[in-house]
Amino acid sequence: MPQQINSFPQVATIAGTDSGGGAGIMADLKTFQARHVFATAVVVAVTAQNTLGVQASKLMPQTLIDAQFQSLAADFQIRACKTGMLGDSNHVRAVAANLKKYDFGPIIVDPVMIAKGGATLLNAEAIHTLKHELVPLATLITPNVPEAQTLTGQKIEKKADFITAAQMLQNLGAKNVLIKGGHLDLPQANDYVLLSDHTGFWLTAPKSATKRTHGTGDTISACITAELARGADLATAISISKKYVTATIAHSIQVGHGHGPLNHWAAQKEGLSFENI
Ligand SMILES: Nc1ncnc2c1ncn2[C@@H]1O[C@H](COP(=O)(O)OP(=O)(O)OP(=O)(O)O)[C@@H](O)[C@H]1O
Ligand SMILES: Cc1ncc(CO)c(N)n1
Repeated sequence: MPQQINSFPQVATIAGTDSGGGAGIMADLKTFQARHVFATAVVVAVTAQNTLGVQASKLMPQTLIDAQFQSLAADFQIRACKTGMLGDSNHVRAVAANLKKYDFGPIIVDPVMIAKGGATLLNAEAIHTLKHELVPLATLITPNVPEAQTLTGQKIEKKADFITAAQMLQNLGAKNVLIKGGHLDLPQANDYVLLSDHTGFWLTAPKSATKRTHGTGDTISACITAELARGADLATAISISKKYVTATIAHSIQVGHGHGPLNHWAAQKEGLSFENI
């Protein structure tokens, strides 16, 4: 197939849907759209969900997951991809096998385990599979504090703990690491990045006093995926994405009765729009 047919940046999210539109595949697609990349999706799970919680969920048959990967590989040139909710061990394994089979560019693994409302999105035995079969494929892994603690066994309270946990995640095979600190009760939203060359840096933003933070993790990892597909280097992609997610939280929209969704249009307010496209 001639290269120019597939020249526009194309990305894929491999994750679960959120009927409430705030997290999972829905947050990813809104982020991809806002960052001007062409969005595709492999639906691993469907959730009945809103800002109050997850009411029901079902994992897709594995044959359908394989078929979705095959459909994408047959027609698109995916330049970067991300994973989100994967549900159980068999589904983690199926996704890892497909990511080995097809070249979808850099792989961002968001090791989604628990929704903000407390629902389990990855069962306990799947954590072992994720650690040993998916993490080694990750160009970048983006756990929040509880996920990083579960994967490493390292308690994360102070800055030095982030650095230790990030090194442990690299020892598990992830090339680069972003540990998101949104869950810590601090005046700043501090995240730590450890790159493959062993240099590290902090991302810092003021913490918004809001419970409208449904889908923050999905949004930052989707934005990184988009920026990589657009040609940014990883450190730049991560820094842009931190600014983007901070803006989506700060410029909140009044939707739902619980942990409200983000404002995925917010980049326009922060001068991060794309007039030239
Ligand atoms: N109230 C807030 N104000 C500003 N930034 C925040 C806030 N909450 C989270 N963040 C930032 O949002 C990004 C996502 O972090 P968080 O720790 O919330 O991820 P997560 O738990 O995976 O999110 P989710 O499970 O809702 O998708 C990080 O950059 C974090 O610092
Ligand atoms: C489907 C789905 N994926 C990820 C999350 C975490 O934000 C969620 N709440 N729901």
